Amino acid sequence: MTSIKEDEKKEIPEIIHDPQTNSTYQRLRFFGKGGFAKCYEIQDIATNQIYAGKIVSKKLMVKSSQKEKMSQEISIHRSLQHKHVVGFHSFFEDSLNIYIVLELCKRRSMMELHKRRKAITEPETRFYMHQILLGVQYLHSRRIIHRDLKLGNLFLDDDLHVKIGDFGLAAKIEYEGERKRTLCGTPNYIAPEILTRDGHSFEVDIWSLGCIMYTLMVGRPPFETSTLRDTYKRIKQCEYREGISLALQALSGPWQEIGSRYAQAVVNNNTINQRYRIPSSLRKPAISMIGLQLQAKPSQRPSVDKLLQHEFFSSGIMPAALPLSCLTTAPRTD
Ligand SMILES: COc1cc(C(=O)NC2CCN(C)CC2)ccc1Nc1cc2c(cn1)c(C)nn2-c1cc(Cl)cc(-c2ccccc2C(N)=O)c1
Repeated sequence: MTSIKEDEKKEIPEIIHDPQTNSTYQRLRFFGKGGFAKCYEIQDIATNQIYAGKIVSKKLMVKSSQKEKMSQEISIHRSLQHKHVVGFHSFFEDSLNIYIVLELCKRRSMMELHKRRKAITEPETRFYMHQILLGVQYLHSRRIIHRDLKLGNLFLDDDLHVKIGDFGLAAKIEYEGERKRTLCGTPNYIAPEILTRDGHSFEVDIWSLGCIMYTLMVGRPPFETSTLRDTYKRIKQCEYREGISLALQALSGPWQEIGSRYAQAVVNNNTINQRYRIPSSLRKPAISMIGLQLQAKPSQRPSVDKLLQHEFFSSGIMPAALPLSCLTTAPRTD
């Protein structure tokens, strides 16, 4: 059970009052923490409505840069409203903390789904990736880059609809062609251009989407190693963990036809790269879409609009809904 020290609990009151809306919340279950924030289940005692409350201790917000980051997160998130973005209810502060009241997603995040299921089926990947892409399409249309898209920030409601959350590393592109040079934080699925400090923009989210799709379909992240240093080295060399990279590189560029036969060979007989296990269930459209997203050169990665038109979405079943049993076991495909 993740518990926090008794004295810390005193700094986060059991009963929290928002003077602006005159709402009073009861603090319930502790969900988890990250950075300076802790997340609790909170309930509005007048309406009984349940929310996810992100609570940041002011004691920890000593540097102006930390306060700046917090207000940037709030300013960006409160400006958003979309079915695949976590709802922003309100925010307020008292002498001890800053409180952000957010939509509760009862089925937690896709990280828990991944931990329980490992590789999910292609139809399920289509179902989730389509929603995530619609959410990112909305963000990019409002010139917002999320910069930390990962399974733990993709929350699930009772219908297994995806809601993009945690705008703690998000940024607004202020003018056409702007390349961000700084990022205070460590994205999980970090793109190579952030590591090499070449300036970055919307393409970093496309890279993260490729890491997400790869992890969902293969059952583990594409660049995972035993140390962060080695993972970063692989990302910079854009060398995948699976032999799939050879297939992907063959698939893009002029050797499309030969590449696709080669890719199929790599996927089907696994003999070319004994060192790597490539699930033969991964078919060409999925390999192609992952490869397009995980290209080292940002300018070669397709936009979200392009990805939504990829043949991956028309090359097999797109479930209209998924049963909650998919959180624990693969759906029947007959
Ligand atoms: C019923 O709904 C939920 C149950 C549980 C649950 O049962 N967890 C159990 C895990 C095992 N332990 C022993 C007991 C608790 C987790 C998340 C839920 N739902 C939920 C969580 C949400 C949101 C919406 N809905 C939103 C929006 N943000 N968070 C959230 C969650 C977490 Cl763990 C951390 C952070 C978080 C904290 C600090 C910095 C950043 C972040 C951040 N990722 O935004 C945020």
